[in-house]
Amino acid sequence: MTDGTRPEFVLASSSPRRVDLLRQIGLIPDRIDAADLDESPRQNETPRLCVARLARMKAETVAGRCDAPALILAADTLVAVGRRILPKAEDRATAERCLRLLSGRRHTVLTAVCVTPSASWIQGRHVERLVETDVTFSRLSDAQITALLDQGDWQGKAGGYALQGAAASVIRYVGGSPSAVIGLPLFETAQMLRGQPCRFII
Ligand SMILES: Cc1cn([C@H]2C[C@H](O)[C@@H](COP(=O)(O)OP(=O)(O)OP(=O)(O)O)O2)c(=O)[nH]c1=O
Repeated sequence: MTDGTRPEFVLASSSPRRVDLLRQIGLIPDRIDAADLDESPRQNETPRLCVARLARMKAETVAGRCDAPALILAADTLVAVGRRILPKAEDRATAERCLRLLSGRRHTVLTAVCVTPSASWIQGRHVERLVETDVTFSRLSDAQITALLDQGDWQGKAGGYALQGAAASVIRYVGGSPSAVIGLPLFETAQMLRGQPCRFII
């Protein structure tokens, strides 16, 4: 326990956005331990099943290596057009393919959150939530696509864009949770933490 009463709060993520988002609601993890898994979708896996599985696997992987009483928080964000899951853009060509597909279209951003206790904190509750947000891009010209790619903030982002970055100038509509698009739905995450038997958040 960190202060004699509360278990450690561990963020199972390598994403600096998730740290910033938690800080926004006054939560600073006691420890960060990224799960670092293969995040490829399974054959015929739907976006909902995939994103929920990945968030759960990240949380459970980190919980499995926690000896102390702890609560582990993990999330996964996917961009989907219908049943098609777009990749996380690690190179410019992938980001460009994503942007051409998203141009002028509505798509869904799915973020799954999983909170799970370590084995030595038996009172803790395992909770999962899935948050879906609709996002619509305006129709992108070749020059706009080049400008977005030159900006570089697509790197490591699901679907090859960052709502919190350059893409904000071409996103006409966000229906749902903007924080979920950036990696962690803050309202739902706070609710999940309030449901624990000890206080992590007001
Ligand atoms: C669509 C979109 C995604 N993203 C980010 C959120 C996630 O960090 C990332 C999707 O990849 P994730 O696999 O969800 O997260 P990650 O690899 O960054 O970190 P970890 O798995 O260690 O927790 O895309 C944005 O920051 N802005 C956006 O507009």
